[in-house]
Amino acid sequence: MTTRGKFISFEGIDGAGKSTHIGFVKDFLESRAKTVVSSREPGGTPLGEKLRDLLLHEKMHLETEALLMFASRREHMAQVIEPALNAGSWVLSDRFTDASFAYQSGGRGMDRGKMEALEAWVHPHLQPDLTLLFDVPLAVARERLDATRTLDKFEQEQDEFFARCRAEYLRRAAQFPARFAVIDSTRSIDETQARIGAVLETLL
Ligand SMILES: Nc1ncnc2c1ncn2[C@@H]1O[C@H](COP(=O)(O)OP(=O)(O)OP(=O)(O)O)[C@@H](O)[C@H]1O
Ligand SMILES: Cc1cn([C@H]2C[C@H](O)[C@@H](COP(=O)(O)O)O2)c(=O)[nH]c1=O
Repeated sequence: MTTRGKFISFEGIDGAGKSTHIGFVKDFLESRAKTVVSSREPGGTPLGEKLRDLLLHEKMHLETEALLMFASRREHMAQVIEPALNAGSWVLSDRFTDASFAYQSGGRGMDRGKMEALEAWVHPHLQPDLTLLFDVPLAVARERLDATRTLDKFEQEQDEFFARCRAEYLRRAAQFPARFAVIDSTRSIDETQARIGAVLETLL
């Protein structure tokens, strides 16, 4: 019988540095003979990538935004996450439902009870085995973003928005301490990856 794989999500405010470390985690796990599937939300499937384009560039009601995030997630679970886990692969997802809590509930102010209802409806049984939360002060994230690229709809939000997102991420981490590892992402890339490696060892 195939042993089910493990599911790791990567979270943090825009510019925190999470995408930088996904390749490191993939290499780390492959060096331990794991099969790894890397994906992202919103997106990760052909339909999800179309939704991502809308979500990152069109203004919409905050509940429409939350529902489309979960629509993308439902498709991602059906097409990518569940089949990969069942086949014994490890799944690395650049964001999952904690991002909806952080951005739509924390950042935009959507009722948290409605968000919890969506989570319970769309994935009553699935949660990441590990969530790596890359935590940085807003100024550091902003500086990293400004140095790199054209900003999308979320990245153009004000500092107060990201302060609320960050606070909601930290609240979720405190609520689910067994699942979350909060990584100080102000450290150098090498130092950060040493810390990630130590966390991954506990999951192997
Ligand atoms: N620890 C670090 N020290 C210095 N620079 C870093 C560090 N981590 C990431 N960076 C740089 O910060 C920039 C943003 O990183 P990255 O794209 O990984 O952030 P992100 O959290 O995935 O952002 P987004 O969510 O918007 O995609 C990149 O140029 C990356 O090289
Ligand atoms: C899953 C998810 C994502 N978001 C936001 C967060 C980011 O600003 C973008 C995705 O961009 P990234 O560069 O790939 O991180 O989408 C959100 O608001 N709600 C969610 O559930």
